[in-house]
Amino acid sequence: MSRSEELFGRAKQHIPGGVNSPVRAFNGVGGDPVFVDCAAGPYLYDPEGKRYIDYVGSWGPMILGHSHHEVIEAVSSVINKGLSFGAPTELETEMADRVCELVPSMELVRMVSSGTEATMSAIRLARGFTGRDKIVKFEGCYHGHSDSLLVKAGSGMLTLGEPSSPGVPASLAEHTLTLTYNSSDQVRDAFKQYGEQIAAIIVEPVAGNMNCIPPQAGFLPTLREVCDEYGAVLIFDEVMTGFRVALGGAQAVYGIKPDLTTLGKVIGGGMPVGAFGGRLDIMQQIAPLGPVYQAGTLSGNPVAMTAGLKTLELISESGFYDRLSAKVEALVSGIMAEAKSAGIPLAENHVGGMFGLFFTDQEKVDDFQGAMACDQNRFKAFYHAMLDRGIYLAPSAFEAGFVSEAHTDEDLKATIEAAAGAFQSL
Ligand SMILES: Cc1ncc(COP(=O)(O)O)c(CN[C@@H](CN)CCC(=O)O)c1O
Repeated sequence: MSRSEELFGRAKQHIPGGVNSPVRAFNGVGGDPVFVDCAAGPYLYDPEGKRYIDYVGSWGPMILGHSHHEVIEAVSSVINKGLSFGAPTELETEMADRVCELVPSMELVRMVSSGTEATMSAIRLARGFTGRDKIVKFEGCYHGHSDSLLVKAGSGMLTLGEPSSPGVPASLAEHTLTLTYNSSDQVRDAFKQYGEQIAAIIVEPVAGNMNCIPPQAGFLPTLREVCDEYGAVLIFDEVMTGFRVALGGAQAVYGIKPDLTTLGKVIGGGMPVGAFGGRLDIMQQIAPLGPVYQAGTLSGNPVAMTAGLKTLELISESGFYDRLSAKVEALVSGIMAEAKSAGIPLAENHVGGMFGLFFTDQEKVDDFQGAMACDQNRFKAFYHAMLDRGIYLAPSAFEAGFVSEAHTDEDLKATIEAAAGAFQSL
């Protein structure tokens, strides 16, 4: 029995499923999860010291690579000043100033401690600002686990939502409309039917929770148009894409200005940080300025702000995203070439520092249905063949992959070679 297997057995005694977040349990790929002892640069090390090249990066935050020395030094320099005060600090002002500078659509920003808190707060704010109850989301997009967002499409087209988890009241779920990502027609139809009742659209401007699926031309502009026409709030959930696909996020890549933006992951540099912000008139409704309540004991935590601020400083250096995108392009094109020579049907999508591989003979995958039609068994076999070769991918066919600044050309080459071997084993 490996040390990870032993640790997993122990973990299951007092932690549900042995993990503190479900995807980590490896149910999507089978087998036991790799426990991590430590990480540095692009590498994870398991308790027995086996090294893996990491393409999960803690699900996005570790864009600089693990244990970046300048981030560690910055955190070390403040940690002796105290861990948490529950009182305002200058660090929070510095973070707010920096975020509003990097994401100009955010005129005011509130710190929270997770992406879930960010999206939950943004939805409440949009409802409070408009006085409306309905929201629109898209199948395959994930916005954290708050009740209004754990809702799947109703049985018929444009019917109101049904809970996607026990514990979510049907009376709440029915206010959520779940549409097809990249279907501008469906969005227009929904607004024709419910427009005056819709408080907000929330969307991943590049979907990263049904693998990696970019917006098709016209989709994001349609969301902007209908929100303007019907007075709904357009929320870009950039928890994953923020500072991942570009310094200004997906809104900078696609040139669409949302009314609210949610952030997480990279903004904390590995520490628990989320944020929501946007238009002044909307954000002024947030307590204590306005009547929409929102709060958090550890919001703006000084140690987390320090890790986030140093991360934002380093990713702002010139050429950072050119280098990151070039690494992704080299990785994906190399893997695609090996799949082709092995006769394995494979498709890919990539935007900035994130990518997705699809075991399918479809030319391109651009919606949830396409992602669901992929060969999950082949993905699982590929996953374990890569893991055996020391490559750590996201343990689910429906997650995006992430490259960091720390991944070297040698790491990418080794990954491509591992993929060549894995394809032969399929
Ligand atoms: C677009 C988007 N919005 C919100 C969230 C929720 O963020 P958290 O509450 O997990 O910090 C996420 C969280 N992403 C998942 C991975 N796809 C986190 C991994 C996990 O659940 O353990 C997200 O991708």
